[in-house]
Amino acid sequence: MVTGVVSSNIVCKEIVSIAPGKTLEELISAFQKDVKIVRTMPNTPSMVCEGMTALCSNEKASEGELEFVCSLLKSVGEVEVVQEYMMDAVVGVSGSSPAYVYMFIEALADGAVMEGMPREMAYKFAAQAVLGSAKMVLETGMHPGALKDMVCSPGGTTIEAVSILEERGMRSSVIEAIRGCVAKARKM
Ligand SMILES: NC(=O)C1=CN([C@@H]2O[C@H](COP(=O)(O)OP(=O)(O)OC[C@H]3O[C@@H](n4cnc5c(N)ncnc54)[C@H](O)[C@@H]3O)[C@@H](O)[C@H]2O)C=CC1
Ligand SMILES: O=C(O)[C@@H]1CCC=N1
Repeated sequence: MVTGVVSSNIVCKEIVSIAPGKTLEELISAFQKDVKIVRTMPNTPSMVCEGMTALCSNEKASEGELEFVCSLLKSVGEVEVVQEYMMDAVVGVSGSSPAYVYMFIEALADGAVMEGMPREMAYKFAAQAVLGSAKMVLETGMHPGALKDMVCSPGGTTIEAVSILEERGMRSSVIEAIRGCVAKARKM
């Protein structure tokens, strides 16, 4: 419906889509016009200029036009041009993932609140730990597993927590959640 309304009103330059799961081919046929399409998948951290956006385009869009869209998106975060087949995985790993990360931050804070920390303080400690950990991955280039190992002192507190998270299937829950997310995008 939206594409129909847009299609009948545009003198076409480029169309930038943020729709998950909608392929370039589907978008072209929905517009029923010879359109230049840039398919993107942004995320909400763009609101604080820490976004992660992937994009791909049809061959109608020139390199200069793709570059223009990239430059717009770069004003609110990181941008990668990817092959179209990767766009569904992008929904799982960065488009939707802020929601899972907020759940993790909420859970970290709940744990601290249970141990007596005031809630606002707990959100700050949890969010800064997540921010700092993400920065370590991006800035050191080290494997996340090696960074995890650096925190786990022998016989210490961290390995105790890691062991419980492994027992409760934290990593496999996240992997399965992403697979569900991607499967949903493909059905849209
Ligand atoms: N929220 C997110 O983090 C991301 C969202 N997207 C995509 O962006 C799109 C919007 O998502 P949200 O902002 O989260 O949803 P939303 O529900 O907050 O906003 C959708 C807006 O579209 C309007 N709308 C619905 N049907 C319409 C129609 N027929 N004609 C004109 N306007 C109409 C609604 O009134 C609403 O204002 C979705 O396709 C979503 O998959 C993509 C990447 C990230
Ligand atoms: O939930 C959704 O469908 C959208 C796509 C990526 C993030 N939010």
